[in-house]
Formats: sequence, structure tokens, C-alpha cells
Amino acid sequence: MLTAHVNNVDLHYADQGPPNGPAVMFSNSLGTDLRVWDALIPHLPAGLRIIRYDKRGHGLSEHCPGPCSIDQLADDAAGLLRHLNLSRVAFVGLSIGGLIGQSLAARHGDLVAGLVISNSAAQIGEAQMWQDRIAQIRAAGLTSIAGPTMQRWFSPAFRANGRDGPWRRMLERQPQDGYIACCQAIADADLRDAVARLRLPVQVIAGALDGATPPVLVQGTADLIPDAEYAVIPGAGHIPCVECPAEHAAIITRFLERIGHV
Ligand SMILES: O=C(O)CC1=CCC(=O)O1
Repeated sequence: MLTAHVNNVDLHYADQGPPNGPAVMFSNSLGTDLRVWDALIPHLPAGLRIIRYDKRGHGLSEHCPGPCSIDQLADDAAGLLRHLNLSRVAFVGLSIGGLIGQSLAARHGDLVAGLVISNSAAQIGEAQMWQDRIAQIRAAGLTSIAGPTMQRWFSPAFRANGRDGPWRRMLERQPQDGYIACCQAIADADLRDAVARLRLPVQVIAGALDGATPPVLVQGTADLIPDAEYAVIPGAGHIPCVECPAEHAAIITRFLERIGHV
């Protein structure tokens, strides 16, 4: 198991592929850990160095008590890249991972050669919705939000045969304080001005059936970013790397080709 002590927390990460290969860093969504990319990775071209990590308060990474912000989470990603002596990576962020990627590109532009913002936006959800969710989790735990969360994450077809079961368990087993801290970070985040100033290749991806960040919201962020490309995966909900891994990987691969990473 690999960990790096970054910004006063131990971050758990995985590092696959040739050390000198073009590097791609993946950042997970709220309530998931780095296994969320397991099904997608075999569909990527060979020769890439693939870094995945658990953000603070999720998976096997440490949680630092108290609030955190998207900028702090982006600084964690930057710290991990510097720990690995990596720069000019392609960064792929899913949902809150996409917010982290936007902040990372804005604050640490030297580290990012290209950005994939998947199922994410510059601002996600109403502040009150996040406060209501935090209050419910404090009162009744993460299991109390699991049902509606699966409906936002996955299409009816995926859920119909119980394929959401392991992902429900992954959500329920996240550290409650870490999940709540990330809800607060999302509630506080508004990166609309920051993304309009980005000057790097960006690919934005939506899931046609996404119940958390619907295509109209995701496309709104693509429209703010100069020259960003936008694609929709039909049949995918909020987590296409689980539900439609080949289609998700194909869009990421085309982007990696576009930026000369493969
Ligand atoms: O509501 C959800 O669980 C979906 C989501 C919003 C931000 C994120 O990372 O996941």
C-alpha cells in the first residue's frame, strides 16, 4: 500500500504503469474511493503512468478534523504530484474530483497539461441542499442517504439488477466526518470565474442520465471554458467509469491523444 504525507495528512494512492510513461492522475467522486476507476483503467492505452488517490477523509486516506475546502483538496493533489516528482500531468476528475481539477489547474497550472472534468461543474447544487444532507447524515448516518444517492449515481437499468450493491456499501463505509467535510467544501465552491480564466486543453464529460450533475449543468461549465470540448455518454448516470467504462475511457483516450499524451 502506498501513502504520502502531504499537507499534514496521509494520502493513500496507487501508482501503476511505467514510471516514465505520460502521467494521468484520477480524482474520485464524493463517497467513493480510488476503486471507482477499476473498470475503466483496462480500457486505457498501454504505457501510461496512472496515479489514483483517495482524497482526505475518504477511502484509506487520513481525515483531518474540521472543515476543508476545494482549494485545500486541490493543494493535496498538488502535494501528491510534487511528492511523486510529476508535473504536466493529465488530470481526470469525477464530480468533486472535477472541482478539485478546476482548482488545481487554476492554482497550480504548471502541474496540469490537460484537464478532464467528468460529471462535474464549476458549482454543484444549492447550498441549502448540502446543509440538509449534512444534517441528515449527522442525525441518521450515511446509510440514511444511500437509497437516493444510488438513484443519482446510476441509471435505472444498472440498479434494476442490483449492480449498485457494492457501490452502496462503498458509500456507507466512508468515514462520516470526511464525507461531511467534502459536502461542505462542495457547498462553498464557486469556480465559475476561475474556469473562465483557464488556458489549457479541457474535455468536459456528462452522463445523459446523471441525477446529480445533469448534462445541462455540465455543459454550462463547458461553455464557460475557452475551447473546452464537451461530450455526453448515453446510458450513463453520475459515475460512467463504473457504468459505461469503455465509453468513458474512449473519450478520455481521445483527449489524451489530442494533448499528445499518447
Ligand atoms: O450527490 C452525490 O452523491 C453526487 C455528487 C455530487 C458531488 C460529488 O462528488 O458526487
